[in-house]
Amino acid sequence: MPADAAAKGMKLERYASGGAMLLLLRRASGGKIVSASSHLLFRATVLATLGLVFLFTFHYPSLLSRSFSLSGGGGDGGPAHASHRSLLMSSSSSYSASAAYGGAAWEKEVRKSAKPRKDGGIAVLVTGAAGFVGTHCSLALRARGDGVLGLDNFNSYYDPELKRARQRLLADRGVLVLDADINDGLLLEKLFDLVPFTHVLHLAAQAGVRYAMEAPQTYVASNVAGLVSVFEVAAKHADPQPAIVWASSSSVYGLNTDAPFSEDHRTDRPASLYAATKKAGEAIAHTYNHIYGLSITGLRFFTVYGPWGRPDMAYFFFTKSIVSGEPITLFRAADGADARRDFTYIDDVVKGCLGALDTSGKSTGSKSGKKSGPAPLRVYNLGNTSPVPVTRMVAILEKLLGKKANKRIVTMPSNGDVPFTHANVTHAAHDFGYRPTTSLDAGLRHFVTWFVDYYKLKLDIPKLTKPAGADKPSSSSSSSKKKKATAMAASS
Ligand SMILES: O=C(O)[C@H]1O[C@H](OP(=O)(O)OP(=O)(O)OC[C@H]2O[C@@H](n3ccc(=O)[nH]c3=O)[C@H](O)[C@@H]2O)[C@H](O)[C@@H](O)[C@H]1O
Repeated sequence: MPADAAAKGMKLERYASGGAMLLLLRRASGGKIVSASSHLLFRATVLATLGLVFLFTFHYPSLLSRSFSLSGGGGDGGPAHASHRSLLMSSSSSYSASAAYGGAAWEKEVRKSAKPRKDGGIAVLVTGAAGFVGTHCSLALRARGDGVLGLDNFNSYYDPELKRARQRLLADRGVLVLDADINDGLLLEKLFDLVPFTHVLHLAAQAGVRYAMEAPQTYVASNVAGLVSVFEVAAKHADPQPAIVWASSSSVYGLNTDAPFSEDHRTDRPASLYAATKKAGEAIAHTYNHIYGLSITGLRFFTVYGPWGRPDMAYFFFTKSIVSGEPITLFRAADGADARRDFTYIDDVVKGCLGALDTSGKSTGSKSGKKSGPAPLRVYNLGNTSPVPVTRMVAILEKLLGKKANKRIVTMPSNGDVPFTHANVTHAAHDFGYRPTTSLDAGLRHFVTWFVDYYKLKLDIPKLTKPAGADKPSSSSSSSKKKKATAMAASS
């Protein structure tokens, strides 16, 4: 038997839930049983054991896999300094992690979650589905009738319990999120064997600009190796190949000073390792598009915030600190100006993600390695187009929380941060009608309302009198033409 056929055979056996059973039976029959009664006892024990294994495998696949996800730690204030080694290990221990999956019941759950509920719906594999943007996008896709299957490794970069709460929210809406790492190529292959995903929304990544100085290898493991793992399976195993939309970052603009940042500006001077891994991702995307005909769209997100957000981001941990009376540190650029960010509300970003999926175009390659022609390769800014000083963001939080922040102002440390970001979204507006509509005031009010509810605080937040989206005229290009109805409010 050729080596690859043998390997395939092994793979299949690993996923066949009955494989372990047969092995045990073979071993059992080889044993030397002396008396009839001990023979009977032995058989009964084997059968009982098999029964338990069978039940456990079919009913608790996620429990089995959990032992491979990162555990503990966290706190919810920011990076839990998760061992980067454990993240890297999850890539090398893919055999074990994949082996935890399988069985008819598990496969049925996977197919059910990924099945579109409407004619013409798409089937999307969402990586990082228990993350902030992943959760909102999965909810929005499901709400409009698309099929969604989620993956997340539930690492402890920030409070894993928040990720579990998001997973429960998704489960309530019929979206299954598997405990799995994107570096587990065998599991990805298995999923593509089960479901002909039309799209991959690849959001799993190691986020955070400043944390890259503390745990550089986690960025390489998730943002480079993990990205390659997803592209490999999509290019060489999936049949048909899906279209891929993935999360790049505004940080690729690095030391660029031309503003607003346009996709045509240079991105060869990243200021942090985080930015460098995202820039590397864009180069890798070019390669997979060029060689294998994968349709790939990179989205450069600009400081996305909102309900169910990331506790490692400033708006989130500033809110916690203001509530608890802890001091906050504000960075000021070397020239004395306040740091400014193009804070972008989650519902606007979700609309951009869905718009990108809907206009992604088809991949042109096949498993055989041949492509029938060029496939789309795109990159878009998804920002708000109006940078706001971080001091203003804090003032809004103070007003909403009815409490003054204990501020300490320092010169921005040399840790990968950049003094300002500002998106030009003309291309996204033109190609899929992207039009951010949520002001920072309104978006932070949504966030604080959620925060108070989630952490069960006794604070009275002023209610919104008008729906989000009606409070800020879009400042995006007037040349934007709305295409199909991609607008979808994420439930939060
Ligand atoms: O758009 C992106 O590509 C990135 O956006 C986000 O990075 P940033 O824009 O840096 O957000 P965030 O940390 O919330 O700091 C916000 C502001 O607060 C200032 N800041 C921060 C911390 C602090 O203690 N003090 C302070 O003034 C700080 O100087 C900054 O001006 C994502 O985290 C990142 O994953 C990536 O997606």
